Amino acid sequence: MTELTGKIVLGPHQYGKAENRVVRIHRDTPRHEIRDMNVSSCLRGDFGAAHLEGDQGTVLPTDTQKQTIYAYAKGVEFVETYALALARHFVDDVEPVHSARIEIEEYAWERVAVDGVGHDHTWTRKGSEVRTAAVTVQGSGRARREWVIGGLKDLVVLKSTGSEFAGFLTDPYTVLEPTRDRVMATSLVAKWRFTTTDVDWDVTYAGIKATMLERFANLQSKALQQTLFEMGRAVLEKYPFVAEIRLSAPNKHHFVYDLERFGVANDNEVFHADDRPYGLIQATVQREDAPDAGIAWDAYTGAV
Ligand SMILES: O=c1[nH]c(=O)c2[nH]c(=O)[nH]c2[nH]1
Repeated sequence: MTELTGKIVLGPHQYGKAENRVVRIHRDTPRHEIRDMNVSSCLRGDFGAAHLEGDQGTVLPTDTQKQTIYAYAKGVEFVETYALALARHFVDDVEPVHSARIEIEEYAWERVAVDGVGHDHTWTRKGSEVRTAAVTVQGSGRARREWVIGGLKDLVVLKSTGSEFAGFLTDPYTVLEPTRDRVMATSLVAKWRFTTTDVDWDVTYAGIKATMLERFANLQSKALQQTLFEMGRAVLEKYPFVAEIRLSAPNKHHFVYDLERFGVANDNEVFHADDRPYGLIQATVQREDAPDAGIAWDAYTGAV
């Protein structure tokens, strides 16, 4: 056995206040607007002494970060601009901070319809998906870098035909039968990296989501792998200011249930929806000339 005798040192570290539940109601007119968010702040910089010596001299308390998150909530318009404002504040105004990452999940609400009209100040939680934003700001002056990653998760989609899986590699353990017509379902996670901070955020979010859903629906899919690439490609084709998109999709298997045992025909009509195990397919679709991602993907909570 090799005995390691090298000096023990502090490796990468970061800290912040995770999962601040912030609800911002815009109530300047009788028709209110709501932004329901889960906000995490993460600071990176000169914090070694806190770990090595217990010296808090450079440590901005996570409680202060929480207070700042709420103080800045008055200015919320879009999650991306809120995250940019917070990250810029921590880097610009808090000396030991070299870079800051803000991660936000946003839960969508839909107006309650009363006599066919959306109510002014009552909503129900909408859909399953969560909008995500992750902003990283680093350095100052000419060395300043800013990255914005938009995204969504838990977008549950299913198509009842238009999906195949055949021609795959087989070995002595293969029992799966090829199919030209199956159910395809997933709970999509997508994250896209912007090349600019000058974006029409809400319109772009809705457009990217719609583009991915259109491809999922209309592509005659040979596999989830192909579907992911085609969804990503469609987004990059439509949005020249998106450098890359990362997609992760659990294959929510729907197995045709054997009804022959009961003398009942089953032509892709009755399925067993299996929740685990699931195939997990992941792909990045990127431009060859994409600008360097730097630390854009260095995550904090792992939720965004
Ligand atoms: O779209 C699919 N991709 C796979 O890699 C795979 N593997 C599997 O068993 N079923 C599927 N479906």
